[in-house]
Formats: sequence, structure tokens, C-alpha cells
Amino acid sequence: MARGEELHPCDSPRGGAGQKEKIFVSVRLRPASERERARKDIVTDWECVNSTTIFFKSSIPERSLFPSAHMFDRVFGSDCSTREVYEEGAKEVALAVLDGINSSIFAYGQTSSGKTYTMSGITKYTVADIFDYMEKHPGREYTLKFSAIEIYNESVRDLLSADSLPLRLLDDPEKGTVIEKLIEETIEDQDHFHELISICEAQRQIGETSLNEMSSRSHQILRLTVVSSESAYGGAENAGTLAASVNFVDLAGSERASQTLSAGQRLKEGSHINRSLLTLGTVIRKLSTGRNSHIPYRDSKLTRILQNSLGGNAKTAIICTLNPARSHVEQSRNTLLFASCAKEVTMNAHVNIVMSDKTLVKQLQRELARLENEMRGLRSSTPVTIDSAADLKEKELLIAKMEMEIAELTRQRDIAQSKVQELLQEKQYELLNPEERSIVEAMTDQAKLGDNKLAHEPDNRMMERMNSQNLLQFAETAEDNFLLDGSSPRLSLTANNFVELGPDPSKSWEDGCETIGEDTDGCREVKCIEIQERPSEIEKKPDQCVSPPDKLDQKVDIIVPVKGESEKGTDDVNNADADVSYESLKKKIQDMQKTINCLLNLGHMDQSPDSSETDTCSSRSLKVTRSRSCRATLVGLSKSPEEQKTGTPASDGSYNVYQRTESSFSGEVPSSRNLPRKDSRFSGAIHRSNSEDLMSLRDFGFNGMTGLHSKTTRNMVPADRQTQRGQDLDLSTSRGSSHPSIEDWSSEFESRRREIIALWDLCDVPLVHRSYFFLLFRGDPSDAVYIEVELRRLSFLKSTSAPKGSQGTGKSSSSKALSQEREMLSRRILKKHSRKERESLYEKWGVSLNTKQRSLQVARKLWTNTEDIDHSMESAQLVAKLLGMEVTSHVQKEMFELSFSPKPPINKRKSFSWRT
Ligand SMILES: Nc1ncnc2c1ncn2[C@@H]1O[C@H](COP(=O)(O)OP(=O)(O)OP(=O)(O)O)[C@@H](O)[C@H]1O
Repeated sequence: MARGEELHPCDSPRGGAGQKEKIFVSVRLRPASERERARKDIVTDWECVNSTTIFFKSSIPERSLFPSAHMFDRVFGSDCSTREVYEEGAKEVALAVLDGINSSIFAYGQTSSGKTYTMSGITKYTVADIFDYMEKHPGREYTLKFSAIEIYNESVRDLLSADSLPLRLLDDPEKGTVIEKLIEETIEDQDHFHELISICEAQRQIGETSLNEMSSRSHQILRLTVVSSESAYGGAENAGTLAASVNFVDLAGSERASQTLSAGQRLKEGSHINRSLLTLGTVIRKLSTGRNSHIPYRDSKLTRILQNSLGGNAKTAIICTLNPARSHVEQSRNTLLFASCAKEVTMNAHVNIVMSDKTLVKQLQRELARLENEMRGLRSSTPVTIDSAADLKEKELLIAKMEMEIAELTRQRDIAQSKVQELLQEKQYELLNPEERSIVEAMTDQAKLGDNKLAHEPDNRMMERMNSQNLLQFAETAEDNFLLDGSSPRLSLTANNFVELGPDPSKSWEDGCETIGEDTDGCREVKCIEIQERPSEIEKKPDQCVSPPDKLDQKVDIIVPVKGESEKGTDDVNNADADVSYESLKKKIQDMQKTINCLLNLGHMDQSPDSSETDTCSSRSLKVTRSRSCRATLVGLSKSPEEQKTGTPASDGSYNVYQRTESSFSGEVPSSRNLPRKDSRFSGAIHRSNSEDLMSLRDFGFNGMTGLHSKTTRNMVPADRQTQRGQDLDLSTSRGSSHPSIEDWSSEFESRRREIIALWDLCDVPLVHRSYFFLLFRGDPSDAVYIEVELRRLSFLKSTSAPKGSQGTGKSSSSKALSQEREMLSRRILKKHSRKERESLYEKWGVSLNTKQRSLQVARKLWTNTEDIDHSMESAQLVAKLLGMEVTSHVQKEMFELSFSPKPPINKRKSFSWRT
């Protein structure tokens, strides 16, 4: 059985650490020796009647008056083994040392009664059990130390020391009495311990031989000290090092000096022996009374050294040994008298934890926290509760009053707001030209055709937004206007701006102002494309782009009444049937939106040579119309010839395909059938069919570029396949094929490179750039995208640097749109810089700071000075749009990102600088 479980103080039947308990007293009657039996002296008057009672059965009449029965904690008869005595009379106390409790085992009795015989066995068994326990608990660290002293004639001698010099006793404020210079041997194993015991016995016999051959007249104290590491006890809560000692005290014979001593040296010896024994008796007797009287520990070396083991912090067991011979009956009776006294002594043992400073601090902190909690508890239990309740009631009244005030103020504010709105609406309406008024009236009529009650609310919101925008415009500075104009996502009818839906129309006019001011992105193209790709979601998304009529010069903001998600809450309050009519309302709003689109596109279509745009009103699949900015990204609105025939997407539907003619810079506009195509996947590319394609290219100012390829059509490299460098690239020279051969690409590459070289000359591109480009891009299929970028870039440079009037006559409107697009992109890029940074850039670029005309300059500078903008992917994408490319495929993204990277990678191809 594990000793810790068996003898832990808490589990002990005799009480745990810190609890009062009596000294465990047992009596052992040794058997008669052979010699004693031979002398017929064995007649014994003692009989152990049971395990706790020894009986005196004297046949001598004069002794019959003595008490005949004595009870102790345990009585061992002559037939009991030492093992039994250890197990039942000493083990529990001895092994308490493993739990950090000091303990002592005394052997008391007259000479030759068996003290040494018993104590040596108990010491041996104890050590064996300690080692056994340590082996069963390898995770704990134990240190076992051993020391041995002999007290003879009130002189303390170290039995482990070779010399016989007496040791001094010192008083330590913490430890009590300590023996100076006492040797403490660390015991490695049981064999080591037995060696040490042999040394002690040898030392003791040397002394005894010189003094008294017949009897042991000295007191021997063997001390085992067990130190266990912190982990051995209790975990973090009770962390600390345990340190305790167990004393095995083999006392000198207790017979009276008169019986053994006569005179001279022997008398002195006897008095000293008795002094320790007598003091021990006195101490035990005084302790047994329980009175708070003086205990004379310091009267002898023995009691002084064993002070703790006798009346303090220790567990103690006393084994009183009896000589069975009738001739020693007096001494035996004295021994029993001593045992009876000792039985009454109460001890107060507790665990000895040697705490580290850290542990002590933690414990003190815990104690402090506990005391603070107690104090708080005391405070809270004081009669403050009445005041608190009164305070609470007062505050509740105050809150109720404030709520009423808030409600009144809100009502007044609403009234004021509605008055302001009415005034602004009137004023705004007056500012509209007749055509704009008719548009607004048409919108209003359209709304009135449905549910008047429901239609009014969006109208009001629309006007709110109009008003808010006007207010905003007046508030902006020139610098802010430059960055905000065209980038806010509101619907704006202006000759120089595109039309786009604004933010959530359900928000108040104050919110609208904030939203407009904050939404600098303004890029709704992606949403438009998503809607296009997932027709089922169209009706859920109010964001639609409307192309503005170019002839409108005056800037007027019109908010199309659109029901947003957040509006539902208002309807719930204002209209009990809101949930039921929500779908119908949404449909009406969509119809209205369609009407607006039609109205607005009428103006636009007047200028368009192709009437396919009218499909935006009539075709279900083309509900989403576009602003000019959207045009750069909206794709796939029209079906390809293949799709028209089969009803399925053309080719594999996975890459950008566009076609160009080879007659460079001719300025001719290709027919709609030869314009770039785009299928759904790369929705951001600029390629579209028919009129969309035409407008797209015009808008971006790529007339020269499209004309450039008028003779030989070609396909762009599929973007997703560009990621697989080294693999065959599918190219085609025919419109219907999407898988061109390597031969086709080679001739294509040569042709394009010639174009590039020609453009370099026209654009006066530095030789360094030309050299790098020429060396790096030498016809690998994956070069297609780089070649394409360079061509576009050069086309742009050419178109923007060429003198006015040299770019063809039919370009003005698309050039204007391109200019607007560049402005918008430039603003978005520059918005990423602080005002200070922007101004320093303008200064660096020599761009005018005071008018909006600078936008074109800024766009051009951003085109050629990409190192001046931040290196984020978003900026790269915006610059890509400036280049007229849509960064949707992995390779393109990668390319632009790397082009912007301040630390170019090892791959030179990727690190090619696109700057001129
Ligand atoms: N229980 C016992 N069984 C057998 N022999 C015993 C027993 N107790 C003691 N003896 C023997 O009795 C003799 C005296 O024992 P021991 O030396 O232990 O007595 P003692 O009390 O220590 O005497 P002293 O006070 O002189 O040292 C020894 O020879 C020992 O072997």
C-alpha cells in the first residue's frame, strides 16, 4: 500500500497535521535470555493479557498492593517480533516524516531491557519503507539525510565524525536548538545507510568500552531528515518544499544511579545520565498535566535537543521495554510509571512547509485578496441599501423625463426637416431645364400609376437625396471636388458624369450626405457584372447603371426611387400591409427604374449608330444598363454569333477573346462584327460584341489600337492558361476558333513586335526600356499578355501625346468618355494618398493645382509614374484600368502586382518595368 495514502495526516485515524494528539505509548516485554533461564531468574510477574494491557501477577504478598493492570496504546508480549512492534507501534509516527511532519521514536527502559535491540530494528524498517516510498514516487524529488549523535555526560558527540570533540548546541530563532557542526550524510541507498549505522555502532562501542562494558549509559539519537521537492506536495496551491526529521532515540538505562553507581567517576557519570533522564521525566510529567507551566527543556542536553519531539510540533511514539526478570521488577514498574505519564502528553504536530519567497508572496497575496473580499462583504452588508434604492428610483424618473423630451425634440426635428425638404424640392425643380423636368415628371407619373401611397415615399427620398447632394456640392472645396466628383455612387445626370444609383435610399438626408462623402470607391461595375451573370439575382439588387445623355450640360442629381432592404423596417411601422405588398412594390420600383433607363438611353441612343442599346429596356436579360464607367467592365451583354445560334456560350467560355486588325494607327473603326468579344468568365475585360464592343473601344480611346489590327484578326491568350508557363498556348487566327496553333502565335508575335517597335518610335520610348523589352519577351506563348499590355500602353501614349486634330474626327465623344474614365480612376488612385502626398505629387509632376482640368494631366502622370502610387493590388488594378485592361485573371493580377513591387523578384520577366 502506498505510504502517502496510508499515513497522510489527513487520513490518519489519530488526527492530521496541526491537530492535537497524544504520544503513542507502547510496552514491549522482552523474552528471557538463555542465561536468565539457566539462573532460574526467569520467574516473571508480567503477563500481556491483551494487545493493550499488561498484568502484574505477583505471588509476593507484600507486592500485591501494587496496581496489577496497566493499559497502553499497545502492549507487545515476549513472543512479538520487532517487525510487529514497528508496524503497530512506530511505523505511523516514523513515516509521518514523508508528509513533512517531525516525529520521534523513543526507546525507554532499564539497562538490558531491549531498547537497542528494538530501536535498531525500527530504524532499519523505517529506512526501508522510506526508500520503498521514494521508489514508488519517481516523479518527486526526495533528499534523505542522516546524522547521529551521542549524549554522554551532557556532552554531545557526532557519531559520524572521527574525532570525539563535543558539539555545541545553538539556539536558532526559527529552528530552535541546533547542533553546531553536525555532519549530515545524504543517504544514497539502503546499503549506504547500513554502512553509516555500522560506523555509528563502532563509534559508540569505542566510547562504551572505555567507560562501561556492561551497559549502554549514553543516549543515542539517530536522525533521518527527509526533504521533498515542491511538486511532492499539493500542487501550485500549496507549493513549497517539505522538510521534516524523524528521531530514533535510544535512551540510556533508566535505572537509578544508586543501583549502578558508587563513587568518583561513576557517580559523576550517573548524575549526568540521570540528569538527562530525570529532566526527561520532569518534562514528560509536566507536559502530561496539561498545565501551562514552565517546561524545563533546557535543563538537559537531551530535552533541549528533543524539545520539539516532546511537547511541540511532532508526532511521538515511546516504546517502553521491560526486562521480564523478577529481580528487575522495580525498574519495570518505574518504566510503566514513566509510560503512564508519557501517555498523557499532548502533541501538536503540523506539516512543515519550507516556502520559497515566490510561494510566500503568492500566499500572502491570496490572503490579502481574501481579506479584501471580506471587507467588501462587510461594506455591502451595511445599511446603505436604502439609499441605493432611493437613488435608483430617482434616476429612473430622470430617465423617463429625458425620454419624453427626446420624443418631443424628435417630433420637432421631423417637422423642420419636412419643411426644409419641401423648400429644397421646389428650388431644385426650378433649376431643371424642361427636358429634365419631363424626365422627373415621367418618373413621378410612372410611380403614380401604381400605388400612390407607396410611390410617394421613394419620391420624397429621391428629392431628399437631390437636396443633400446639392448641399454637399456647395460644401466641398475644389480639391475635394476633384476627388469626389464622379466617384460617389449617387445617381447623377450630367454631361461630364455617369449615372449610377446611390446608397441605400432609406437613409435620412443627413445619412445620405455622409454616405456620399465617405464612399470614395464608387465602383459598382462588379455588382453590375454579377447581376448580369446571375439573372436570378437581378431583382434583388437595386444597383443599376444608366448611360447619361451627352447633351445634358447642367448637372442635376436625380435619385431614382428604389426600395432598399433597410426600408422594410420603416414600412413595417407605417404600413401594416408592408410585408404583403413588398414584392409588388419592388416590382413597381423595378418598372420605374426600367422607365428611367429608357428615358435616359433615348438621349444616348440618339448619338449611337447602333440601336441595340434599346434592348436594355426591352430585353429581360439586359435589365442592367451601364454608365460609361460601367462600359469598361460590363461584358457579355450581347450574345455572340455562336451563342445566338446555339444558345450556349461561345467556345470554352473561359477566356478573353478579342480580335483586332493589323493596320496600325489608321483610326478606322472596325465593324461591329470584328469587335472584341467577351464571354462571361472574364466579365471585367473590355471586350464586347456589336455596339457594346464598339462603344467600349471608343470610350477607351483605343480607336487606333483597334484599327491597328483591322487586317489580321487574332485572339488574346486565354488568361487562365497563361498561368501554365511552358505549356502550349491556344491561339487562333480565325474568329471561330479559340485554339490557335504555335505557328500562328509565332507569326502573331513577330507582327505585334513590329507594331510595338513602330510605336516606340512614335512615342519616343527610351532605349533602355526597348532593350529590356526586346530581350525579355522573345516569342514565348506566355509573352502574349506582356505584348498586349505594351501595345495598349503605347497606344494610349500615342493617342494622348498626339497633337489635337490628328486623331480622327469621329473620336471626340469617346475620347471625352475616356477622359472621364481616366479622371475617375485617377481620383480613386489618388484618394489613397493624403492631401499632402497628393499635393507633393502634383508639384512633382508639374500638374496644375487649381482646376479640374488637371485630371487628364494626373491620369497621364499616373500612367507613366506608377512608382509614385502605393503598391497595393488595388492600385495595380486601378492602373490596369487606366491601361485599358481588366485585371481579372491570375496572370494579369500577378503581372501588375509584380510591376508595382518595390522589390522585383528574381524572375526578370516579371520584374520588367512598364514605365517609359
Ligand atoms: N525482544 C528480544 N528478543 C530477543 N532478545 C532480545 C530482545 N530484546 C533484547 N534482547 C537481547 O537482550 C540483550 C540486551 O538487549 P539490549 O542491548 O538491546 O538492551 P538495552 O536496553 O539496549 O541495554 P542498554 O541500556 O545497556 O543498552 C541483547 O543481548 C539483546 O539481544
